Amino acid sequence: MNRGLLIVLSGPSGVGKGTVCASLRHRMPELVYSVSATTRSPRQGEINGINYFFKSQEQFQDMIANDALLEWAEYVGNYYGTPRDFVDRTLASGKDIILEIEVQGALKVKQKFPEGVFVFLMPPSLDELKSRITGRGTENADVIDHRMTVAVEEMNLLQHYDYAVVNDEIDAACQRIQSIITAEHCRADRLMTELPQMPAASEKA
Ligand SMILES: Nc1ncnc2c1ncn2[C@@H]1O[C@H](COP(=O)(O)OP(=O)(O)OP(=O)(O)O)[C@@H](O)[C@H]1O
Ligand SMILES: Nc1nc2c(ncn2[C@@H]2O[C@H](COP(=O)(O)O)[C@@H](O)[C@H]2O)c(=O)[nH]1
Repeated sequence: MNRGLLIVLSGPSGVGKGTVCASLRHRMPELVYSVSATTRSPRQGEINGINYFFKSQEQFQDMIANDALLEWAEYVGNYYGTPRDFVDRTLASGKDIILEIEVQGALKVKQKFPEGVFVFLMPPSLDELKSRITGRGTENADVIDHRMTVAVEEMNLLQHYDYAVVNDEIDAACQRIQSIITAEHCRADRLMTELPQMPAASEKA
């Protein structure tokens, strides 16, 4: 059985990763979502185990010490990390998994899974980004300013990604990411069928 694809969706806070990911999962119900661990407090309506695994500082440090995280990062005063086992088991079962994570973490995943598909979601403009994160109404002004500063630094790391997708319209952005996933599957399938037909080194001469 082929392993599943590991898809990493990154981009600045407020660009719409969560919104696009939710819509993508409706379109592609077979796509598995990696629920992250975080020390951030839950926002109104967020459910433990669905949106995040909400952890104390001590619990999070234990996860790090036990090597239970594929990657982790400190982001604007809180810790975030991807539980390793779930990703490994999902990929081994042949299913695709999507990680919705910030840039430092994405680059760590890339070191471990260079064959992953790395997608950077871009805002149409910085003004629009600020208006989205402000309009969401979940962060205070100081945190928004901090996230905007980090956003500019994150966008400078775009060159490490395989694809950049502008989130102008939710449906259009989803369609682009779906096309990327389909194309990556075709590429992986082609590699699998071509590899056994390659002559062994001893047969070449
Ligand atoms: N294409 C879009 N056009 C207009 N508004 C959008 C679009 N995509 C998302 N939004 C809105 O922008 C806000 C931020 O979206 P969302 O929470 O999905 O961002 P995020 O990248 O997941 O943020 P964070 O990284 O902070 O979790 C939400 O209010 C959402 O409804
Ligand atoms: N490196 C990781 N980043 C993660 C993970 N889960 C979420 N995130 C990113 O953190 C910021 C802030 O999220 P918020 O929910 O507080 O707005 C955002 O960019 C998320 O994508 C993770 O496991 N690792």
